[in-house]
Formats: sequence, C-alpha cells, structure tokens
Amino acid sequence: MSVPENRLRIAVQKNGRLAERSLDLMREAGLRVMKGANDLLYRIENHPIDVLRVRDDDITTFVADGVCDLGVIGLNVLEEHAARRNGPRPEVVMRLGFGRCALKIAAPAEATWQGPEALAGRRIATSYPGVLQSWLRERNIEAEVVELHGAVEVAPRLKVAHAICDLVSTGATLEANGLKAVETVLESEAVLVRAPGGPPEAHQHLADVLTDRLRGVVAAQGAKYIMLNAPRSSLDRITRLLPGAGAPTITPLAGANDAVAVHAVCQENVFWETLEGLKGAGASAILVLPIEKMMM
Ligand SMILES: Nc1ncnc2c1ncn2[C@@H]1O[C@H](COP(=O)(O)OP(=O)(O)OP(=O)(O)O)[C@@H](O)[C@H]1O
Ligand SMILES: O=P(O)(O)OC[C@H]1O[C@H](OP(=O)(O)OP(=O)(O)O)[C@H](O)[C@@H]1O
Ligand SMILES: [Mg+2]
Repeated sequence: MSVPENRLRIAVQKNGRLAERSLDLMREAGLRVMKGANDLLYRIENHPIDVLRVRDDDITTFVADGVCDLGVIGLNVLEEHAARRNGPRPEVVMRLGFGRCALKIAAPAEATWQGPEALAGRRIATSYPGVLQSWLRERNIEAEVVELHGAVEVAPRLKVAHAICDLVSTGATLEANGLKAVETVLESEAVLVRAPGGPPEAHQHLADVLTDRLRGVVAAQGAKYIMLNAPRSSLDRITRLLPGAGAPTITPLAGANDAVAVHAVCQENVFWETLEGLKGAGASAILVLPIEKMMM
C-alpha cells in the first residue's frame, strides 16, 4: 500500500462498532469519502486527506508513530496501548460522544461482593491486562491476570477465572452469563486522537480546520434550537428551565408590549417534560428544532 506523504492521514476502524460512525463523522465534517478499489485506504475527494481503515488495536500504533496524523479510537483501546507500551502516546483531542461503554470487573451474580480486596490471590480474565494491572496496582491488590481475546464472559463458568474485566454497555452479555458488574475500571467512549506533539507543519492547518469542524459536529449532536413566546414577567423562570442554554436572545413581538420571543441553543436534550414545564411557566408557541451545523 503506498501512502502519499503530502496528504493528511486519519485512521479509523475498518469493521466493528466504531467503523460506520467514524466515517459518518468525517462526512458530517464535510469530507467526501470515496470508496475506491483499495479497501484499506479511502480517499477524500475534496481535501488532501486519506482515511486508513485498520483494526482498532493498530490505530494507536499508527498515530503514536506519526504514520497517521489523526485517529478515531475507543478510550479503552488507547489506555490499554499506553499501559503496555512505553514511549510517546497519542493525544486525546476530543471525546466524540459515541461508542460509550465501561470496562468493568464482573463476578458471578450469586456471590456476595466483598469489595476489590476480595480479588487478592484470585484469577481475573480480561482482554485489557494493561489497564487492569494498573488498576490493581493502584489498590495494592495482587491478583493473577489471565489474558483472553474473546468470550471473556464464559471464563468463570469454565473455571478459567474467578472474575472478569470486560466492556459493558447494556449489561445483557453479563446477565446472559450469570455475572454482575461490581467495579468500574474505566468509562470509555470514542475519542479523536492526534500524533504526539501534533501533526507535522505541512498538515497542521488542515488538521486544525478538520478538528474545528469535528468539534462543531459533536457539539451539534443532541443540541437543539428552541423558540417560544413568553410574557416578560415570566422570563427569569423560563430562562432557568432551558436545559444547557447560554444567554437566550430576547426579541420584542410586534404589537404586543408585554410579550417577547425567546430563542436559545440548548446543549442538552429537550424532553417533553421540559416543554410542559415551559408551558406551565407561561410560554406558548414552543418550537424545538434540530441543529445541523455549529461552529464554536
Ligand atoms: N457493547 C458495546 N457498546 C458500546 N461500545 C462498545 C461496546 N463494545 C465495545 N465498544 C467500543 O467499540 C470499540 C470497538 O469494538 P469492536 O467490538 O468493534 O472491537 P474489536 O472486535 O476489537 O474490533 P477490531 O476488529 O477492529 O479489532 C471498543 O474498543 C469499545 O471502545
Ligand atoms: O453490555 P453489552 O451491551 O452486552 O455489551 C458488552 C459486550 O459487547 C462487546 O462485545 P461485542 O458484542 O462487540 O463482541 P466481541 O466480544 O466479539 O467484540 C464486549 O466485549 C461485551 O462482550
Ligand atoms: Mg480490536
């Protein structure tokens, strides 16, 4: 595979839980992704950028070594890489708001959990030996860590280990295997990483532009634009009810002295309960609109 030196390189997962969302993110940031004959390398049509599609475990290595300028990776994979390898590590640029999960210790559901100290002298199966070892070290617990690369949840049933340390999202896999989560080792989500010390000079400007756009894409996710009419006397109450909003814009309404229009960007979810509360405070004609793009 030949990778031209003058193009910015972004590493994303080829297949798996982060793959599609990572490409969507690039598209939302205005990159036109061209799926060519080369499955490992997608070109960006409208910018000098290449997207490298690899196993998620390899993304950290490519970004740490500066082979790629940017990467999208689970924080769990990044931390594991850092725990195992000395030397410069990729820098986290921003959290991306998807791929949320947590690395947890889980034990048989029927056993009473006596706290982390109960793990001393026990065997723990995990695909994250580096992160787990540091967690145990911080607590002065000596346990035997058994590295497995899949089906970690069956280890206790097979008597391979007493407990496990694995990713949990809904908890369905733990439940199906008769296990319960007892400790959280790491909260994770997908993050944008960059090469240690930042990209080389030639890629700096493009990397900054893209990073700014991605910041806007992430900020717009879940953000809503809210518009309503309100009596002036209720403004304080109504402003307090707007979730995660900065200072709202207040405009007079034509022909009405005591009523104003309120416009605000809400950074948090706007639930039906919020609208009911606003209505109860005197608001009317409440509109909630999605935000497509945002530049901070
Ligand atoms: N159940 C889950 N819910 C949400 N996010 C998850 C879940 N499981 C894993 N993730 C996140 O998605 C990332 C990728 O998960 P995936 O299962 O696709 O990895 P993988 O099998 O190691 O893939 P690869 O083939 O690239 O090595 C994980 O590292 C984690 O950050
Ligand atoms: O709490 P839950 O929602 O059940 O999710 C947890 C499961 O998801 C991940 O595995 P995945 O399904 O990606 O399969 P894998 O083990 O083959 O990677 C993780 O390794 C857990 O096994
Ligand atoms: Mg992997």
